[in-house]
Amino acid sequence: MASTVRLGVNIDHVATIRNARGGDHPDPVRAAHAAVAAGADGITAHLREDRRHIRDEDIARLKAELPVPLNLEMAAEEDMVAIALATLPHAACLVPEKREERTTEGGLDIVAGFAHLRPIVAELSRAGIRVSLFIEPDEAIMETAAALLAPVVELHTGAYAEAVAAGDGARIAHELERLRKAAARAAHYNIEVHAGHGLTTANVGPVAAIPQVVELNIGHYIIGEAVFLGLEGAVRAMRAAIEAGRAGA
Ligand SMILES: CC(=O)[C@@H](O)[C@H](O)COP(=O)(O)O
Ligand SMILES: NCC(=O)COP(=O)(O)O
Repeated sequence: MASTVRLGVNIDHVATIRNARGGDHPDPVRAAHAAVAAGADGITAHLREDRRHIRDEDIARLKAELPVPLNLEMAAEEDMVAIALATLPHAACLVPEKREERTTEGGLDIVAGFAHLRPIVAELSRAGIRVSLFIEPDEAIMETAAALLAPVVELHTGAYAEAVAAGDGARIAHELERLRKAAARAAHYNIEVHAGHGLTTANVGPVAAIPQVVELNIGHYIIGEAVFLGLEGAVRAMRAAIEAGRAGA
């Protein structure tokens, strides 16, 4: 039987809806509890520097209340590192951030950013936080990830998701091959492999089938589907799609 893949549910966009009106409804922490009740293995939240969705108090409450691991996505900047060290989430995923972007457009440039990232990875790791690098699925940079002593990489699946949305078979095949090769190279360096961004029940199968991938972090689609299925139904539907993909269905 194929091993299972953990599902981390990203609840950022519950906060996006809350923030559209101010106030405290819908509460992303309540959403996190509902996701866990439906089978989420972990909760992911991205504390953006502009606080456009998740806010500091959400992170504090998630850490205090969650019965599952919290994966804090954050820019590799001093003030974010201070928050991570004060919060001590299970994991911290270092992501690139551009203030003007609509969403995280690409992976962290760990080659150009090596000297900046090295002490941050070390400091978070010393505090017992499992550090993950959100990077492009590029096998050539896994040696750098290993040199940074990062225990985990999360492969950015955005280009793959866009290829699927465009219905471009050649691009889909190319992006899947990049993901497969990057995952295999990461495993060669004993780096745990996660993946995420832009995943849906329709496109998650081939990513879940990559044997080295042990965790998927999925948010926007699940929160959107919750409008139609309820959050618990949306999480269950995603779990079923992941399991079918892993089983080779
Ligand atoms: C890093 C990443 O992929 C997630 O943070 C996700 O994209 C949700 O946050 P945004 O939609 O704000 O990028
Ligand atoms: N790291 C990816 C993530 O947390 C969720 O991305 P998305 O599903 O909201 O695109």
